[in-house]
Amino acid sequence: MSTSPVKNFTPRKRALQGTPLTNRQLNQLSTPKSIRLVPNSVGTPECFTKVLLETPKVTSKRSRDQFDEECNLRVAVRIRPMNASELAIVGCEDVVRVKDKQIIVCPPKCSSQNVSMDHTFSYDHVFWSIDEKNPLYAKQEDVFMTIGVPLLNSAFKGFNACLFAYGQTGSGKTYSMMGRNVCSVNDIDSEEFSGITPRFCRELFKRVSELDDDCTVSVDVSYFEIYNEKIHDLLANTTNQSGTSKVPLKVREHPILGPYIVDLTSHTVKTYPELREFLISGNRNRAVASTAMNDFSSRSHSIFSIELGQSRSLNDTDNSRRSKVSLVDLAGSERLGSSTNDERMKQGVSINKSLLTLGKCISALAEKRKNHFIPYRESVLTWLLRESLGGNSLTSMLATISPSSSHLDETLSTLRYACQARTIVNRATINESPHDRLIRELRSEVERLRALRRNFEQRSSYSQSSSFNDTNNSEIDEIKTKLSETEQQLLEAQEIWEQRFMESRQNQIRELAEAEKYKVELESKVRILNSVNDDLTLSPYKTNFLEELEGVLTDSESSENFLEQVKLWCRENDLICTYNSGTIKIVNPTKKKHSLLPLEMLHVKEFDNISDFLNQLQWIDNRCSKSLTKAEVVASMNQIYQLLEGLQPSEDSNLSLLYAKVNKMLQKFETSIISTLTRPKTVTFNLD
Ligand SMILES: Nc1ncnc2c1ncn2[C@@H]1O[C@H](COP(=O)(O)OP(=O)(O)OP(=O)(O)O)[C@@H](O)[C@H]1O
Repeated sequence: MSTSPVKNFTPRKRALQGTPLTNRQLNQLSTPKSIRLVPNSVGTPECFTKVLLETPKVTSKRSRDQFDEECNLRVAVRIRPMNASELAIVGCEDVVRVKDKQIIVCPPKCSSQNVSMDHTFSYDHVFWSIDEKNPLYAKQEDVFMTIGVPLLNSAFKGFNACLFAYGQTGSGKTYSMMGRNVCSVNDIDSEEFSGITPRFCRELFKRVSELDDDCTVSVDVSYFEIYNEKIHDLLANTTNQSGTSKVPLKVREHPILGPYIVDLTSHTVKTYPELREFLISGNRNRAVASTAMNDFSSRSHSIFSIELGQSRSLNDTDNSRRSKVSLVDLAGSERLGSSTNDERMKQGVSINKSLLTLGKCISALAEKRKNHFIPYRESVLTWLLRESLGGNSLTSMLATISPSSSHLDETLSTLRYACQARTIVNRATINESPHDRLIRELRSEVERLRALRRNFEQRSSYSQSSSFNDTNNSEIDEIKTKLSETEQQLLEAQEIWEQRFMESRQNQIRELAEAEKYKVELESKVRILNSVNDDLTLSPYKTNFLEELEGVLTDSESSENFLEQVKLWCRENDLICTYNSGTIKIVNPTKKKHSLLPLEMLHVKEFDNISDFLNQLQWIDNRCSKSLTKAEVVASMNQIYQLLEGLQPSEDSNLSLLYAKVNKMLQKFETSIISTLTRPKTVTFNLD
């Protein structure tokens, strides 16, 4: 927003004797040094006591080299329109003024507060979104262009980036980050309502489509929430009874990569519509409970992460980059006093705990004392946001406020928080492989030495022998030697790089061939499975689920006769019989027992008939058993198959990573087939 909407505000009568604010007055009012209390005041509310923190000094951005940036957290504030319930409060008024990048909070006319001073705060950007008919109104698009696009630019350069929305409950965080009605495809893509996150993702894919053909890009997304200090994967396919994924995940610390969430699903997406599906399904899963101020309040902190990988062809090592973008919608702060039940009270405490720790971290970072302890680990939120706060990330904060006098305390507290955050300095580094960096550095050293040599040679040709003495000659010799050494190092580094590139290419080709084989195998197995009518029994302890499945499906011909008799006997006795790898297994589901019969050890003739023989069987207790229908197995297998379907051979240089992920997903999928089935039907997994 280039100009200020200040002229549209109601003039303040009490503080300025009925005259509208002029520029001079506004300037004079900024950063007050003292607070004038109304006589006979009974204590000053906390939110008014630390106004001196307003507009702290911000160090300017420094670039140590082209690949390293030191910069402050960029902070923007957005003011939403008054809502119906605020307008319905008698005496409620708009107390927020905007002047360029400044926000002035004025005490209300009929104030019960004990302060009569304006409070001025400066930020990197201020978005005035109170009256959409006013030309100065900041639209969703304006907010995205101002704070979303720079983060996208950083991500494409290879920097980690983070944007988090902070503010009182109902102040417009979700509206700004995701948009209105976050579960509707129409709204999420609408020009008017779409928030920063969907716009960011649309623009990301637009830019990807405009990249050169030799640039390979990968986009992986994950989405999780922190609810009552527990992490839930919003995109996991494991569901509880209410249909939402509620399995809490753990955070671990990687020695190099820092904190990470164990088993958080990550999804590779190739198009925006694919990504949008994940976004919407994650939004649906987000815990929502209404607060006193907001009927659709998000009670959790949500973090949507995008990992962008870019790499180019063989000879271009300067452009292999990986960046992580975190778009964070924090839960709103809610005063505990207004909570109406225990569960909500508990939520409030843990939300406030995370926000409190976030505040502590911001304060500690703002102090910038060397070796000063930053309590990142006191909450899950700050632990996970560690890199975004004072670490390797270009970070922005969007503070959202209500203009209403009824939320004056919360608004001042948010603004103060945001001001403090502005002083945090992050040091962001382009994420590239050490080898890429070495080659880049050697190249620039070679360039430098060549320029130096050229310079010397030019000087020597002008000045001839008289002034260009022996010292100069020895200097140029030294440069030449250094140059040839560096050129040699560069050559070697490039050779190693090329060799690795070829190796990884070959690995990819091999993996592709394996994936193809796997795909064909799966195809045939699904076909077999579809044509088999018998019951199946599988052991979850077998490492290769598919091999075992095949074993079960292809009963040995030689033992057919005997096997048929056993099966018949089992059917008559309500037992389940399966044959696998030379062993017949008979399960008694009612008594939860089973018996194993190695085929080669059978001496049926010693008994009069097979029933006598079978009645002598040793029965062992099943520790536990879970079953599923054949249809369920087929559906599951089809899902695995579909996963692999997307893996057609391509020139994608990130393919090995992709395969690793798909394999992991397959393993998890196999495990989940075994562990999450509850309805006992015809296929039994015996957990003995
Ligand atoms: N800039 C805006 N313009 C129009 N309406 C807005 C704006 N910001 C917020 N709103 C409306 O205000 C209400 C509350 O907004 P939102 O849900 O985004 O708040 P929140 O800060 O995310 O709350 P919580 O922390 O409780 O989840 C919604 O009905 C939303 O549509």
